[in-house]
Order: sequence, then structure tokens, then C-alpha cells
Amino acid sequence: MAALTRVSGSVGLISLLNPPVNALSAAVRQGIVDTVRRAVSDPQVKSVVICGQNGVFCGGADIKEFGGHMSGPPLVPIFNTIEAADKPVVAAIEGSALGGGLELALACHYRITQSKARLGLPEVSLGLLPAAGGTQRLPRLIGVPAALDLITTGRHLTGAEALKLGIVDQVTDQNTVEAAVKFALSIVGQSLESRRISTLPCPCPADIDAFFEGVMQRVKKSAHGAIAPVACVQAVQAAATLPFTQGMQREQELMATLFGSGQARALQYCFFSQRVVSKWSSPSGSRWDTSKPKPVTKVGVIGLGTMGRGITVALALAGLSVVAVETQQQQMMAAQHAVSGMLERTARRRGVSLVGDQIRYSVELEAVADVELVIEAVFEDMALKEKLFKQLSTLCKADTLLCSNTSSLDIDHLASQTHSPQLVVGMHFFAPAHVMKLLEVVYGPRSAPQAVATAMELGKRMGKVSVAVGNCSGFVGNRMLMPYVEEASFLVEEGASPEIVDRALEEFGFPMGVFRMSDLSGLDVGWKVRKARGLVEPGQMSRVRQGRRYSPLGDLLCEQGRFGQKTGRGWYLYDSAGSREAQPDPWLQSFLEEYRARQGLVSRRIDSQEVLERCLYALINEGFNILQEGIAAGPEDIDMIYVFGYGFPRHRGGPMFYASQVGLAQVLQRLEHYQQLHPDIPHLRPSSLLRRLVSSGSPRIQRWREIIRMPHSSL
Ligand SMILES: C[C@H](O)[C@H](C)C(=O)SCCNC(=O)CCNC(=O)[C@H](O)C(C)(C)COP(=O)([O-])OP(=O)([O-])OC[C@H]1O[C@@H](n2cnc3c(N)ncnc32)[C@H](O)[C@@H]1OP(=O)([O-])[O-]
Repeated sequence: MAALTRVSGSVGLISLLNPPVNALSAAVRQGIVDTVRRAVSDPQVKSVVICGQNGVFCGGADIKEFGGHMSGPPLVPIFNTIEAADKPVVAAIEGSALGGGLELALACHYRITQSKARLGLPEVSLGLLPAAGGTQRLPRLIGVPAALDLITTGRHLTGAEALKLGIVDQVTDQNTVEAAVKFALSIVGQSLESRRISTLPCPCPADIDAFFEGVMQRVKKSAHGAIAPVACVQAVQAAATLPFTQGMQREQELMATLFGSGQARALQYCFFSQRVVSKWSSPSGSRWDTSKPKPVTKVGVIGLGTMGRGITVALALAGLSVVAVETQQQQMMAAQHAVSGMLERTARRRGVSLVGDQIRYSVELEAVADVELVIEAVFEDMALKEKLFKQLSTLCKADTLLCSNTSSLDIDHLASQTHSPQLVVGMHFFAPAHVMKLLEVVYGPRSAPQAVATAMELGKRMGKVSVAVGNCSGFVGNRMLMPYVEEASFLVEEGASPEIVDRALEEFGFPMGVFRMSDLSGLDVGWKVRKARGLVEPGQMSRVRQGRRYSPLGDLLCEQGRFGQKTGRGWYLYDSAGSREAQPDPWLQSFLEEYRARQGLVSRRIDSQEVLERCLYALINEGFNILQEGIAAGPEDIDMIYVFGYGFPRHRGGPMFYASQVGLAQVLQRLEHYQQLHPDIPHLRPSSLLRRLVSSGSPRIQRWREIIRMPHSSL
């Protein structure tokens, strides 16, 4: 819907009406057609301003329409009509002008924006490209390199940045619509020839072919198999080499290859899933809309190792006051220095000034006595954390929330160390904590809804994708990672090399395969967890531990000090300790041959299909067990955890969405196949929830959440 009113005598004000973001639904598109026609034909209207209701210009095309039959007038002719108008049309940009919203503004003759508005063409993050003239008009307005950067990354700009790039004509901190109406009055009668962007030449770098060849190589490398970024480059190349009309045809052709693709569906699922997981609920019935978060302005961080430093920076960047405690003086000084450096680098990258004076450092635990919430990030040792929670429970205010950054320890056990177990939740950050988007908020059976709501709200303020999950060993992310990592080791025992396994996973879209990732995070990290679980028997080769198959390969490498990058040797060889360039290690090859011979294993050829099926289906199967137990409320929770915390390729939608695309019956059949071959591997035993979903016809993933909540018999 759109409405036209005449203001200031002669300005036709067109308001887009489709809360909350005035998305360009069929009704809004028809509304624009009608209001533009009336404004252009009304002799009393000398100029036009387009704005959005509720302080938001336009969030782009209506993504909710993509899954169904598209009706209503198409955008391209609407925008061409606006550009061709013989009266000046000014876009008044407030809140956000994204995707089709910015393309609408580019079709206008002038753009006035609020300084803190967000502008951009994020279609690539939905598996699409700007298909209403964005790939043809933006390069003509700001040049090919700047346009390519915005279109292939989909990043948002502030109004101030947009002015610097030449996308907008004015930035205001006052009322944007009033500023635009005043501006529209001032330009009546001026020539619009140079204001019709489609008629402008496209400024290009000298050797255009070499330029695009270089860009395409870079984009393909960072895309990890995503197809939309490549199509975005091809569309902008059309702007640089073809007249506008032909360029537009090319844009539409390329969009047709993306729209409805599996990757586009996966990425749009991710868009909506990010919003679904913020609407959390727990099996006890507590929910996002009935649990009010507690106000938090001051947070204590205990333990300033790698994680503690990252968490302190993330809190400071979110504008919170932080009391950072490290009981060792020297370590506290080192942490203070490191945190200042991280804040400076972040400030430089964001082009903002950050001083970090809201951080107070102390070696005294008592320093956090007056904070509203504490996050502990001390060494991953239960005895140490037990002692700390006892101390905090005594010295903090009675209603202070106590949160642990543990990645696997029992949250409810830590809660039982305190006077108020209902005030304890897990806040599991991912390294580096000021960069990684994911936050697992872990609730125990006694965690109060307000404690969960407060942690989720704090995560949102820190710019995190916060996902609420139940308490169990490894929570959701690390629990599912276990079978994935184990399967990879079993495959190496049976004949694969770490390179073969990693290549299959990287071709699938992971930025790093399991063995390269293990070398990066350090083999000793997993070794310590296995020791804590009583699985490690030094020097032992037995492949059965605690009644199930076990691969001692990782332990044997650790016993030789092969911890990965940090020691220059792990599953791969590195030039030196700390180097990141992984090379196949001839020593490991002969070590594996000798190991297989001693274990009586006959090496066999393993192809990437088997690698993907065994590693991913084992992980997915554990995901179904987690849904079955109610540890995660829905598949979206698991998928957002894996996309934002474990590098699962976003254009695959996450492990559970990937399973729904492959087909649950296929996943079940393959798991049954591998379980028959490997009966001693329990995590290949298909989850009963998977069986139930298959037997009920493999419903769409958007229905799983409600199905899981329904009592079994109803299926
Ligand atoms: C032709 C053209 O070339 C192509 C093809 C396109 O144009 S493709 C489309 C390109 N546009 C985008 O990629 C922008 C997507 N939106 C956003 O980035 C953000 O929404 C926002 C604008 C920065 C606001 O953030 P927010 O934090 O204030 O609120 P929210 O919680 O995110 O959103 C509030 C509510 O609005 C819903 N919503 C937001 N944008 C939407 C959109 N474009 N279509 C449909 N629904 C949308 C969202 O799901 C949520 O719903 P619910 O959960 O309440 O039911």
C-alpha cells in the first residue's frame, strides 16, 4: 500500500505503508504505480518525495513472497517510470533502504538520508542479486569497484558513508522527510537530464577484462561454492560493457538462474531462522514474549585469557561498563594491553573512535560486587569453576546473574554451588569472542526465565546471534561436533587421508576441513576433553573404549607433541610453529600405514560422497536426538548455531536444512546402510525422531518445530 498527499502546496508526498519495514509486497508495488501516476499527472504537484511509514524507508522486496507465486506489477518498469518522470522525485531515506529499497531510491533523481540510516544491496546474502536495476544503476553512479564491493558483500552503509561514496546527495540529523520536502521545493524546474542514472556512462577501471578476471578469481575463492556472488560480478560486468537496456536484460537472466535455487532457499531460510531463534522458548514453558529481561549496564568478566579478553571487547563495543578481573597482576596487565589493541583495531576498521574507558581492571574479585551480571571465562576446570561460583554467590548482589562461558561443563552443577541457582545460565561464546557472531545461552532446569531473557537480550546488544539451548554435555554445537570429528578419524583409519576428508568438506563449502580445523584449534584441546571423559589410555591402541568404537589416532599424535599449528606438526606439516600453511606430512602417511597394519585394518579407497555422508549425517543424526530431547526447540536453532559458530556453509542453510534438502528418507537410508557396516558406532544408529518424520512423509522443515512439540501419538 502507498498513499499520496500534497504537502507544502506543491510537493506530492508518497508514503510506503507496509510495517514493519515497508517491504515491496505486491500491494505496495501497486500502490507505488497508482500514486506515482497520480502525482505525475497532477498539475498542482511540482515535485515528489517518496518516504516510508514509521521512520523506515524500505527493506526491499518482500522476501516472504519468494516462496510462493509472485503476483502484482514487477519492479523494473515501476522504477523506470519514476526515473523518466518529468518532475523531480526525491527519496527521503530513514531507518533503512536495502535491496529493492535502495534500487527504488536509485531510480529517484535525488536522495536525502538520515545520517544513521542503513543503505545497501544485501541480496547476495539471500542467494540473489539486485534485480531491479541495482547492478546497472549503482556502478553508473559510484563506479565499478565501489559498486562491486557493495553488491558482492551485501554490506550495509551508514548515511554518512553513502554520502562519501556519492550514493546520496544530502545527509541530515533533522527530520528527513521535512528536509526532503524543503529540498524538493528548491529544485522545481531544474533539468533532470543528469539525474537519470540509467543514462549516465559507467566509469570503469582501465583494463576492464583483466580487472573483472581478477575480481572473479577473488570472489570465487571467498565464495566457497556460493553461486550468487559470481552472478553479481557478471551482472556488474554487464553494466561496464553494455548499454543500460541490454545490461538490464543480463541482470534479469542472471537473477533467473538464482531465484528458486537451492542456495537461495537455504539463505532465505537462514534470514528467517535468525529471527525465529530470537523468539526462544524452553520445555518448561518459559518464552521470549513472557520473560522480561533485567536491565544491565555493568558487567563483570572474570578471567582475562583469550576468551575473557574477547568478551570484554565485545561488551565495551556494545557500550556496556565492564569490570575486568584477572587475579594474577602480570596477566591482568598483559590483558589490559591486549584489550586496548583489539579495541583500537576494531575502531580503525569501523572508522569510529573508541576509548575503552568504560573498562575497569582489577585483580580483586570483590571488584564485581556491584555489577548486574557476571561472565566467568576462567580455565575450563570444574573444581576451579565450583570454587569461583561459591565466591561470587557470596560477594555479588542477591539478584546478580552469574553466567559461565564454559563450552561443555554442567551448568546445573555450577548453579548448585550458589545460593540462587535460578540466577545461573551459560553464555557460551566462540573464539574470537568479539568477532564470532554466535552465542549459545544455556539454561538449566532451575534457570529463571528472566535469567535466560537477560542473557539473550545482552547477546543481541553485543550484535550476537543468540540461541537458547538446554543443558547437556557439550550443549548443542560441541555435542553434534563429536560424532562429526569421530567419523573423520574412523575414515582415516579405514584408508582415507586427512587431505581427502578435508577436501570433500571444503568442496562442500566449509572454509576449513575437520583436520585443518583441529590443527588450528589445537589437538590438545580435544585430548583434554577426552581425558576428562576417561577415554584416553596413554600408549594404548585399543579401538574399543567404554563399549564403543574409538579411534586413538588423535591421542597417539598428541603423545608425540603433535598439537597442530602451535607445534608446527599435527595432522599436517607446517613450516614452523604458528604457521598456517598446511602441507601433507609424509611422516603421517607412513605412521598411518603402520597403524593400520598393527590394527589389522585393510586400507580401502574412500570417495568424497562417503566422507560427506558419514561426517554430516552423523552430525545431523545427533541434531535429531537433540531435538527429540528438547535441548534445542527447533531445527532453526541448530542451523543458526552451525552457520554462525562452526563455519557450516550458509548457502547450505545449516545441517538440518541440508538434511531436508537431501531428503530425510535418503539420510535415514544412508545412516541405516553405514550402521549395518559399522554396528559398533552408536552415533550412526538413526534417531527415532528422524524415523518418525520420515514415516510421517518428511514434512517441510518449517513444520518440524510444531511437530516436535506435539505428543508422539498425534503423528
Ligand atoms: C528486487 C531486489 O533486488 C531484491 C530481490 C530484494 O530486494 S531482496 C530483499 C533485500 N532486503 C534485505 O535483505 C533486507 C532484509 N531485512 C533486514 O535486513 C532487516 O530486517 C532490517 C530491514 C535491517 C530491519 O532489521 P530489524 O532488526 O529492525 O528488524 P527485523 O527483525 O530484521 O525485521 C522485522 C520483521 O520484518 C521482517 N522483514 C524484514 N525485511 C523483510 C523483507 N525484505 N521482506 C519480508 N519481511 C521482512 C522480518 O522477518 C521481521 O519479521 P518478524 O520476525 O517480526 O515476523
